[in-house]
Amino acid sequence: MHLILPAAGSGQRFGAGIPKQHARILHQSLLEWTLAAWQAIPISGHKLLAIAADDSVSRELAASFSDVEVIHGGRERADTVLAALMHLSPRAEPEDWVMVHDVARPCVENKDVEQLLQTCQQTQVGAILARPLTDTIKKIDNHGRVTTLDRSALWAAQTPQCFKVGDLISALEQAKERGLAITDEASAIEAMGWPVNIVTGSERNIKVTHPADAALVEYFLKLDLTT
Ligand SMILES: Nc1ccn([C@@H]2O[C@H](COP(=O)(O)OP(=O)(O)OP(=O)(O)O)[C@@H](O)[C@H]2O)c(=O)n1
Ligand SMILES: C[C@](O)(CO)[C@H](O)COP(=O)(O)O
Repeated sequence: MHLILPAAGSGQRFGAGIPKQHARILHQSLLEWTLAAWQAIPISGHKLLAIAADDSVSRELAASFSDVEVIHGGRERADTVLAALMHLSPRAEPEDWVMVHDVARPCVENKDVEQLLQTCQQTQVGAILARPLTDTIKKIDNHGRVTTLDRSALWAAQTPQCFKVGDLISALEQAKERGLAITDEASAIEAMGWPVNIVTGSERNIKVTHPADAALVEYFLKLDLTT
């Protein structure tokens, strides 16, 4: 199993004036937390960190993780993941599993990664971590009319997302050709008409998107340090 860590975003919604992967959480950056979390998770294949071309801070930081290969990401997240896959493919088999995990999710847990990989290997179908929605979900139509959706079938996608290298390359290339808006790997796979399995992820595996998320992540990470 290979690992791709996309870290080439600019963190517009976080709005700190610096790429959010450099945001400080307790004593280290968000990127350091996520790299450290994956040091504790066994990966049999290659580990790729995709950073922005001008991000010398991430490049220097990754140098202390000897098993992590640094490459350049793209404009959108999907471009970043495809660039990483292109870098990986000469050294991987199309049937190999690859996990893609947002650097913005530092609280990833080994037990969830194991469960995800096991599901993929047993079913030979790609899978993602996700959480069932807990709020009542409203939809606003073009006329401003509000209706309530049946949330029992709705899930919030997390990462890691795990697919076969060959399938993910084909799906992301097709999505690009068709101009589809792809915000996660599973949506590219779904657009091909291929199945995706869902494994329930931890409520701690949140993505740092807005400043309040960083406070919550800090709380979870502190809990881990004290237990
Ligand atoms: N061109 C991009 C865009 C995003 N990402 C990465 O994808 C993950 C999830 O994306 P998101 O939270 O949307 O990050 P940003 O794009 O940085 O945030 P924003 O959309 O608020 O600008 C992050 O680890 C981010 O660095 C990436 O590698 N390449
Ligand atoms: C991949 C992802 O983290 C799943 O929730 C997400 O899609 C990243 O992009 P977004 O723009 O924050 O939805």
